[in-house]
Amino acid sequence: MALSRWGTEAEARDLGEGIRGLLRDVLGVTAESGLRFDPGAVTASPSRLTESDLMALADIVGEGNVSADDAQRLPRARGKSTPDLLSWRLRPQVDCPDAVVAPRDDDEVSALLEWCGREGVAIVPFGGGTSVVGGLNPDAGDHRAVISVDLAHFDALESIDPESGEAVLGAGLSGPRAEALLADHGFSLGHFPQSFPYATLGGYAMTRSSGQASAGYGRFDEMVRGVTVVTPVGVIEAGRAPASAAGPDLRQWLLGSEGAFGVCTRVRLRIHPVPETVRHEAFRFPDFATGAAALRAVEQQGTGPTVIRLSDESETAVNLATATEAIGQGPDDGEGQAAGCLCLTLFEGTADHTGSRHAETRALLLAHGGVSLGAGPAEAWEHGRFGAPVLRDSLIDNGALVETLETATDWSNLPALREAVAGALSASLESSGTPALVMCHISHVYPTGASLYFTVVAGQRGEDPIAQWTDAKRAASEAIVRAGGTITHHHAVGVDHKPYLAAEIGEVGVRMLRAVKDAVDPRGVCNPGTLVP
Ligand SMILES: Cc1cc2nc3c(=O)[nH]c(=O)nc-3n(C[C@H](O)[C@H](O)[C@H](O)COP(=O)(O)OP(=O)(O)OC[C@H]3O[C@@H](n4cnc5c(N)ncnc54)[C@H](O)[C@@H]3O)c2cc1C
Repeated sequence: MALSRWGTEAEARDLGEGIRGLLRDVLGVTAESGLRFDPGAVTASPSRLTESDLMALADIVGEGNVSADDAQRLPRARGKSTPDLLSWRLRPQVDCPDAVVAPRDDDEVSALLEWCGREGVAIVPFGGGTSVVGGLNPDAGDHRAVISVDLAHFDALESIDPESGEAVLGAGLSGPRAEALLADHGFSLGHFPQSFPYATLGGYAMTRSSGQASAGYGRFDEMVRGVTVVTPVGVIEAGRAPASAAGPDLRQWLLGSEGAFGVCTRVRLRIHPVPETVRHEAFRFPDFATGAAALRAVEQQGTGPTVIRLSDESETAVNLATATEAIGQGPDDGEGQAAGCLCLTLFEGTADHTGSRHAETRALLLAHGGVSLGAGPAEAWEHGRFGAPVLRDSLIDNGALVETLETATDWSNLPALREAVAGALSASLESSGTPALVMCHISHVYPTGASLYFTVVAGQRGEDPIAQWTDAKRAASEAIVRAGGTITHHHAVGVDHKPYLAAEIGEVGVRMLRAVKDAVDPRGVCNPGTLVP
C-alpha cells in the first residue's frame, strides 16, 4: 500500500462532480483548502538498535529477514485511520519501529520474544497494516526500542479437512490470497470486510473483525475453531472440539488480544463450499425506524440473508451505500422523490437454498413496508464495495475531514444510541466551525441487536484537523459509553478506544485483562501501548 493513502497510487480516484458539488455547497470546502502529502518532507526517526542488536536478530530469523532501512520501517509506522492519513500530511517526522523483523516459523517467533525480553525491546505484530485504532503505533513502552514483527512468511494453507469443513491457514495470509488457496479446493471463508484486499487472517483474529457477509457466515471470531499464539512464556493452542465444556473458552481470551499477549501464527477456520449462486435485491424503506424494524424481523425469524444492510436517510441521499460514481449526486428513484432508506440484501448458497431464503426474506421486508428496487443497487454495491476507501484520500486532499466509527447495541436501544452519537459528532464539528454530514448504516445484524456504522464528512478547520477529529471522536465515544453501546463492534480497542474500555468491562474486567497480560507477557514486551488499560 502507498504510505499516505489507502491502496496503491494507481488506485487513486479523483472526485466526481457530484461529490465536489456536495463539498462546495454543503460544507463550504474547496480543493484549495486541502492538505497534500509531500513525500520529500518525510523523515524517519533513527533506529535505536545497534549493529550487534541487528546481528543478533539476524541470527534468529536469517539475515534477509531483518531490516532497519527507512523504506521498510516507514510503511509499518502507522495504520490507516484518518488521523494516520492526516499525520502523513501534517507530521512528516515519523516515529518508526526501530527495525522490521520477519520470522519464518513458531520457533523463530519464540526465540525473538525471548531475545526481546532479555534485551528490553518491545514488539508490535504487523499483519496487513489496516488498523484504524492506533494498534500499530510503534510504542516501546518502558523498553529501549520497538520492533515491527511482520507475519508475511506465515502464508500457507497448512491443511484442509473437507469432511469437517475446516482449514488451518497462516496468520499472515491476506484475504484474497486465503480465498484463492481455498478456492483451489472448492471452498471459501466468506469473510469480506471492506479492508479485504490488504488485511490478514491474523489481523482479523486479533481484532475480532466482522465482514460484510457476517449475517450469513458470522463474524471472524465465530469462524475461528482454533488459534495458535506464541507468547513470551510459551505457545498456546486454543480450541479443540467443535464445542467444549472444558472450562472457559481460551480462544475468547486470544481473539481480540491485538498482539498484547503474543504473536498469532495460524488459525483453524470453518470453511464453506464456494457458493453456487448469488442473488441480489435492494429495497427502499420510508424511514430508518421502519427499515430497522424490518431487519430485526428478518434476523429474529432467521430467514437467512448472507448480507443485509440499511442506510439511513442521509447516507441514502448521497448514494454512499452503493459507492459508485454516483456518490453525491442524490437519489434517483425515477420520480425525483426523496429516496428514504436503502436496504441491500444478498444471498449465497445452492440454487434451491438461496431461492427459498431470498423468497422468505423479501416477503418479510415487503410486509414491513419495503419497496423492491430490483437487483441493481445491491449489485452495484457488491461491485464497488472494496473501492470506496480510496475516496477518503481524495476527500482529504480536497479539504474534507472524513472518518468512520462504529458501535453496537440491542435493538431496543438502537434509536437512542444513533441519536446520541450523531448528535455528539454534529455538535463537536459544528463548534469547530464546520457543518457536518453525519451518515449511518446498520452494518451487521444479530437476533438481539445490531451495529451502527457512522461516516462523517466535514470541513477541515484550523491548523490541526487531527485535533479537530480527536475532539469529535472523543465526543462520540463518550456518547457511546453514556448511551450503553459498545466502544467498538469490529475495529478493536487499540490505543484510541483504550480510555473507554474500563467503562465497558468494569474494574474487575480490567484486573482480569492485566492478570492475563502479566501471565503471558511478564516483561510487557508485546504491543505495550495497545488494549490493556
Ligand atoms: C478502509 C478500511 C476499511 C475497514 N473495514 C473493516 C471492516 O469492514 N471490518 C472490520 O472488521 N475491520 C475493518 N477495518 C479495520 C481493519 O482492517 C481490521 O481491524 C483488520 O482486522 C486488521 O487486519 P490487519 O491484518 O490489517 O492487521 P494490522 O492492522 O496489521 O494489525 C491490527 C492489530 O492486530 C495486531 N496483529 C496483527 N496481526 C497479528 C498477529 N498475527 N498476531 C498478533 N497480533 C496481530 C497488530 O499488532 C495490531 O494491534 C477497516 C480498515 C480500513 C482502513
